[in-house]
Amino acid sequence: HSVGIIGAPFSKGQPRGGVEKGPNVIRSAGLADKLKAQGCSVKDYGNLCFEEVPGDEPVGRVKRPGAVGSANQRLAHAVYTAKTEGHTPLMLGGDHSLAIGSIHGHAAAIPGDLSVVWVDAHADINTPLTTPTGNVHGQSMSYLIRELQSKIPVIPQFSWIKPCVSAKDIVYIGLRDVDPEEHYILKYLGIKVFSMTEVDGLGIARVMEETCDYLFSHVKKPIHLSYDIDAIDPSLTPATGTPAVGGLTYREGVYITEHICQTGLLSAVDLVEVNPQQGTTEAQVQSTVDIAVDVLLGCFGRRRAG
Ligand SMILES: N[C@](CCCC[B-](O)(O)O)(CCN1CCC(O)CC1)C(=O)O
Ligand SMILES: [Mn+2]
Ligand SMILES: [Mn+2]
Repeated sequence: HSVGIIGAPFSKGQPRGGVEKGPNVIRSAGLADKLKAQGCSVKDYGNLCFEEVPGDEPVGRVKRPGAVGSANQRLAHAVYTAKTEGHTPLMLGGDHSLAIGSIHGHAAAIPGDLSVVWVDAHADINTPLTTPTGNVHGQSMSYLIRELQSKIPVIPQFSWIKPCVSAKDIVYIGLRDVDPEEHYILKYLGIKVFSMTEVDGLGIARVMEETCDYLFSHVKKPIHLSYDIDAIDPSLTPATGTPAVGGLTYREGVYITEHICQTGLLSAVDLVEVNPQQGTTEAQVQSTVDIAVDVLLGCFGRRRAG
């Protein structure tokens, strides 16, 4: 595995400060050294510098459209570059609005379509018209899905975004805090969802087997894994902005990435929503960061069997 680390210290997709510190706290837990120790080559592209956007008034309900639009345009280019230089892009967030740029840049760098595995307590599929908060980190997927574009009003700062994912190529794992409008959208688009109910009912091994059968039932496509740390139970990863009880265990969280790694189709990874300022103790921050690192090591070949 050749990994291209891209730090995206960005927080304007949501209101809580601190998530912009995610890239550096994950790095300081030894991510690069641990990847090298398991046989990966690593190129760290450093942290992107995101410009301040003065004014930046909401467009309708959508908050900070200027900051979110320009950060993601810059990120898209960085992910495109890392991918075309032969690395598997590993984007460290920052909030989940960054999936817009990460998926966009990834899609632009590969021929044909990609599939998306979205591991999260939340669906992040509100449109600008359904969002209850206006925070773009809860809307990211709505700007990317081809079949949803007739429902997306014009946001000038997002005009560069070309929808690049088909609803049939998406699988959600870990959902347990889905807004009513998001639930309607998921049903309307027929998107495959393994909520925590399915994780409990089927067990994670069966969930991953069915995820792969579903995604590969037609053409095998490269996988974009967008992993929100709040998919894991907040008792284990409390340092995050929108915790929701009843999440994945450490073992389930790592099983997901071990399984995806062994498909050989993992093509880009996001690890987002680690917010060191949301932990009440240093131990809480450390637990969150250490689990984030182990999840990522699973993506790139670490096996618990040694
Ligand atoms: N669906 C939420 C949360 C998005 C979380 C983004 B993340 O990247 O962390 O997945 C709203 C959540 N909901 C709002 C009303 C409250 O009573 C309950 C939480 C939204 O703001 O759209
Ligand atoms: Mn998310
Ligand atoms: Mn989430």
